[in-house]
Amino acid sequence: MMIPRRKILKIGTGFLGTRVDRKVRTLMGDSTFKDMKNGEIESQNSGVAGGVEDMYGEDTAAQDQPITPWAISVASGHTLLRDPRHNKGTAFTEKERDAHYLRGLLPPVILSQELQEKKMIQNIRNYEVPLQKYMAMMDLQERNERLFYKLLIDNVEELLPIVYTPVVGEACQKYGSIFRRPQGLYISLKEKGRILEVLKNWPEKSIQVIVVTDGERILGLGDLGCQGMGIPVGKLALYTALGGVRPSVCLPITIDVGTNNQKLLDDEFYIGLKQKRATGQEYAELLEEFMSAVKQNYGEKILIQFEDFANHNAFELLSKYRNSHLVFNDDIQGTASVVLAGLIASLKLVGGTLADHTFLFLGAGEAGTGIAELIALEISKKTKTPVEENRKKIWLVDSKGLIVSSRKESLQHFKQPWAHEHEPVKSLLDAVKAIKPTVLIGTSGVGKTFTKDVVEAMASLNKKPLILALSNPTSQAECTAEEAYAWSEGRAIFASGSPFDPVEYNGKLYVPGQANNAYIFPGFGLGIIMSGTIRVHDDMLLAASEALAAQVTQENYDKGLIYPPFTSIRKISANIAAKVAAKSYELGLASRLPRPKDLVKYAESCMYSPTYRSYL
Ligand SMILES: O=C([O-])CC(=O)C(=O)O
Ligand SMILES: [Mg+2]
Repeated sequence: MMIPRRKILKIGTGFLGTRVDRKVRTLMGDSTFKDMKNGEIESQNSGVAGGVEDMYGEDTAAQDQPITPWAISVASGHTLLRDPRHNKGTAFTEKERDAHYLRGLLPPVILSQELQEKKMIQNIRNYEVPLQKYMAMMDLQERNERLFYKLLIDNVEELLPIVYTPVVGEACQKYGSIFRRPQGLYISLKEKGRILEVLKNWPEKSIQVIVVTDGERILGLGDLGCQGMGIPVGKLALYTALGGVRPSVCLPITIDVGTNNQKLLDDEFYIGLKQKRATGQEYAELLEEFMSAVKQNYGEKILIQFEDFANHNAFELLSKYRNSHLVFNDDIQGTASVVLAGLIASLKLVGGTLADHTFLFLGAGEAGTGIAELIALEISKKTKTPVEENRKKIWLVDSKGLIVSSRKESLQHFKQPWAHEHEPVKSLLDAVKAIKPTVLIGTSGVGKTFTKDVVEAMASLNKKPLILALSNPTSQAECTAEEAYAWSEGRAIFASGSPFDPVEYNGKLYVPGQANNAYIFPGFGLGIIMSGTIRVHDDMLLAASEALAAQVTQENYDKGLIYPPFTSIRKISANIAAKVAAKSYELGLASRLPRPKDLVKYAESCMYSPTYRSYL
């Protein structure tokens, strides 16, 4: 049966806790939904990655399957105003108010989306406490999703630090107190054996990206257990705002296996399981069930982004699932790709090739070893030399000092490739003096570790020392922008994981860059999704790095920047997506055929736009 295009509007059945036949639903007002019993007849739009959005002529390009005309339903009146995906608040027009039973439920005024946006940004600016801004943004996301994304996209440099690092870190620390509504799925040890069932409770059926954490290493803040949920929620908001992936296909998940954070275990408002972390077989079994349930429920092409797992699990999960699932570890691979992009771009400022540089890392975990490996790989590709050779230009310092061959026996496996011949060196300062790096990269998760002595030593060795303080949030940065510029007499090229304001030093303005994986994963994910890629390959990370580096303009270089500003992030993401997809086609890993000719245009055509649609 064909439903006239007028007067249709989809809402997810799960929000109402009811599952009814699509045909029936389409013909009813929403009040009827509530009377129907759970699970009466179930035939949802499984596998269709589009739903009704396509009916409005949007976002169709990335879809694989035809839309059944009756896979839609009617929401109206009060329920429509409570449905964030479709609510427009005071922007509903007179005709829409009549057509959807909204008369009297809204004040008489009709505001444009632009005016609503102006009001919201003023409201946000009126809050002085960053966490209050965060909560206002989360409330908006829960109330009016399109307005949330419009606001975020149009004010990205101002609002990114709120919905993302650094404020999201504080939000996770206080999640128990600020928790209002679940924004993603919680899968705990209590759900063991029932994970597939849990996935089916999520209202959207056509998921394309999952960001999942187990909360053990949230940013540089450590084990925040179940409260890590803020991270998948924030990352997926960026998938949409920065990468144009539709919100309806994004699913944040937190796996709760307990926490070793005693403060949380003692906190009466803690939202997670009150037990120590499960490890070993118990942990592996839960993750295994999760990975297979996800594939069973969403199919082969569901992208799973691991986020903020502790080192041991991060490496293990990636190597265990990289050949059987479409997985990506943002902290290992996304961070590596963004840093490599900055290094490639920096060559314009410092000259030479990557192979001419010597790299020293403080921190030999996911980010440190991930970046190191990608640098070695890039040099190998460029110079056609073995990766093992190029690793020798890269040195890592961990909590016990420089990683050297005499320590090999006692090193975790991911550190072993970096154990080069050298006598033991205990401190970072001594390592700088001994190794004489041109590039110093902080991935330690420990703040204030690039001391004055260390930065001065870098500045005495190099005309333009490259200093990257990558640990998040701001409190964990290895040094501040101001310190890097002041201690190097304004010669450092500096970027950090969390944002720093521009700094005036000796009458000159210095603008620090933000080397954060947010530049990469949204566009990377879009490229994967739009090409129907089935596995992530390291060459795609290299392609993403080169695409990002190519977006740095002369104007940016003139300011000493090695990253383009976030204001042009949607264009940047489309370019990254195109290069990642192109590589995937080249490698035979893309299943969406035929290959679109112009991949940048295609990426742009796939991107979600938060402008309101007409419901008439
Ligand atoms: O979330 C961020 O800002 C970057 C990141 O992945 C991390 O620090 O773990
Ligand atoms: Mg992370």
